Amino acid sequence: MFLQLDRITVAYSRAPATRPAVQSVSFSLEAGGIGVLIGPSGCGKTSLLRAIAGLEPISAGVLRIEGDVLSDPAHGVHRPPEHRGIGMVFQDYALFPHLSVTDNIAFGLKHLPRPERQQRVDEMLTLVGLEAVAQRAPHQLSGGQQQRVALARALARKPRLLLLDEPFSNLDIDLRERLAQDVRTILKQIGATALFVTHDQMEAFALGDQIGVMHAGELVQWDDAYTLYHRPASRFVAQFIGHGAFTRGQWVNTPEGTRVDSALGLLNDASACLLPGPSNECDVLLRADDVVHDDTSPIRARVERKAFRGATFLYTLRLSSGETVLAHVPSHHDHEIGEWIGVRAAVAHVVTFANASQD
Ligand SMILES: Nc1ncnc2c1ncn2[C@@H]1O[C@H](COP(=O)(O)OP(=O)(O)OP(=O)(O)O)[C@@H](O)[C@H]1O
Repeated sequence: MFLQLDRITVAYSRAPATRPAVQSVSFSLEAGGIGVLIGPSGCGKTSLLRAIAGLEPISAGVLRIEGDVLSDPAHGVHRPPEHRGIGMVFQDYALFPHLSVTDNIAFGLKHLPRPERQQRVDEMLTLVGLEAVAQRAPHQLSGGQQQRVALARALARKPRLLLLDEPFSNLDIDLRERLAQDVRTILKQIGATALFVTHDQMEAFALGDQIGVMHAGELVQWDDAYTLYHRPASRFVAQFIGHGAFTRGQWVNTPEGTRVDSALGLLNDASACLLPGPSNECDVLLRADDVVHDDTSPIRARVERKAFRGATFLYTLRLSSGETVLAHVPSHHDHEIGEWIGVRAAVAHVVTFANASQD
């Protein structure tokens, strides 16, 4: 593996009562891979990124790039940031305001002979599509263009690894997802290995080959987007990724195999689920796309709330069991609040957790 974190801990305070900002985090990223760390505010994402860059010391664990040990406090190893071959892009772009786009990109290339420097800058301008604004100053650019300059400046030095801390958070929400996809294309084009920090799920899905969910300093799951969404490792991940609702369920054995009985009927394809605890009780994750409006269904639900989302409404529905689920319904099905409508489950992968009362 190209980047390897082995039980990395970052502790700002030596006081034993204080929880470390990052606790024993391990994951790896292959060369050319794009990783994304996501999690709620204060979960330790930035601390971990800064520790990889060498800007924060680690208190335990080993950090390697291409087998090269960069941090290993047990053996007194802490390579300074400037000798790690790591580039960083920050949320505020940190461009030099008095320098043109070209000179910003060329800034870290002073060691190169002039023709080579110019060639590298031209390559970077083409890569990020900014040839037309090469002579402008940063304040004459849009936020998205400024972020591309910051990316070009970091990539111009050909870092072994690129770290990006919330690089799109100053941009409009519409622009963010598009720029995230563009940046992914650029990084893939040159085979760069990169690790992003974000708190935006759509951005993480648009960017990452691998996504790590952090919670209270720990990495609770490191997987591709599909697995995170469909096979969340914990209740926390299930709620953080995709806003799931839970309903009570019960494992039952039927002649066709194991099923989960829920307020929406018997759910199939439970084979890959976590095994139930001592009782057969469980909580079933139901996402808005797992619940389908169907007038012919005998299962009824009352419309509690609805939010217009363009092509669909997001309905909040109360089942006769009293439980609440969400459903995306095509927006031509415009039902009134309080109306009872037919629903059925269309769950591709059943996900269950131990019953909340057993936790
Ligand atoms: N320099 C510091 N000194 C002491 N404590 C710090 C320092 N930087 C961060 N912390 C603490 O470490 C914990 C993790 O912070 P960190 O900034 O890494 O989280 P984050 O997930 O990046 O949050 P956000 O999304 O809000 O930026 C928090 O409890 C924070 O208060």
